[in-house]
Amino acid sequence: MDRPSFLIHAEEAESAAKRHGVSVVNLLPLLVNPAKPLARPPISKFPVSAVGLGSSGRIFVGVNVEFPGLPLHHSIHAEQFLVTNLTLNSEPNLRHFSVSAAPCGHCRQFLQEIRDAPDIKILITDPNAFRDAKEEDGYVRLESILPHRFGPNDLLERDVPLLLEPHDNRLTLLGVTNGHVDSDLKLTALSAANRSYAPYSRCPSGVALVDCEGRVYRGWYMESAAYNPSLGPVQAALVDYVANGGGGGFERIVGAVLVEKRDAVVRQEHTARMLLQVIAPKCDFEVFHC
Ligand SMILES: O=c1ccn([C@H]2C[C@H](O)[C@@H](CO)O2)c(=O)[nH]1
Ligand SMILES: [Zn+2]
Repeated sequence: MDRPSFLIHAEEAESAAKRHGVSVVNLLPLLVNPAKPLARPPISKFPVSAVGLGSSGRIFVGVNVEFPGLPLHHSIHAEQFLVTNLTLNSEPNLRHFSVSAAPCGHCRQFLQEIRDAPDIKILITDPNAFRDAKEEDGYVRLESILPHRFGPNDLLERDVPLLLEPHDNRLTLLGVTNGHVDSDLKLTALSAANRSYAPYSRCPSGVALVDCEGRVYRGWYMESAAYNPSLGPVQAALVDYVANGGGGGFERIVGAVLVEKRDAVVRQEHTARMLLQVIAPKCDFEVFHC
């Protein structure tokens, strides 16, 4: 099996499954090892890959990303990368994924933000994982590895859109636009902020990045009911960069814009500036409020 791309279209997924004589669900574990080289784990040297099937029939890849020079909690786990990849591509749901190692507690918690999370089915390719809990097809339900969940239902009304569900935060920029060259980047960051999932703090935010070739990437803040597993907007935009940036290093990022609410109780500005300063020292960073 060749190294997959971060997004495989439905027809391509169907034909690859046919070629291997398996269903698309059973193709996912076959892609896990070939996807591992896409990981960026310079600290642990422990690549993790997660391959998920969206309800549209598309396949998405997630890998772990580590940042030398920063505290470990800024790392992106493969499962979080996968969920970010789904949301960046407007994929409405995730029902199956396969992953190279057992998902940590933090990832099991983060996955709770997806509608009907307890029914998500997971296949761990590591032969030592969950030998007892496996169902016939090799998959286990998320509920079986995270019983008695704490999740969105504990804090939100039932009609609030969850992480992968469409919503618009209806934010507009404060102050006048000055027609500056970076206004495209600013508008990209604003539209990212409008897709941010921040139902707990109500402090959405979005980031747009530009690389030295002028290519633009974007991502938005995603919260967890348990707060700490939340993923910041810079990390989310870095997922877009890793997935679509052609494999270059983070030092190729030369510009970044953050859009967030003024006087927000949860602010990204200081963390975002610090993170970018370490991974992309030449990056010009601007903040705009909405
Ligand atoms: O659920 C998990 C557990 C660990 N890792 C990554 C994080 C870090 O980069 C490396 C070692 O913990 O493995 C994941 O991607 N997912
Ligand atoms: Zn994890």
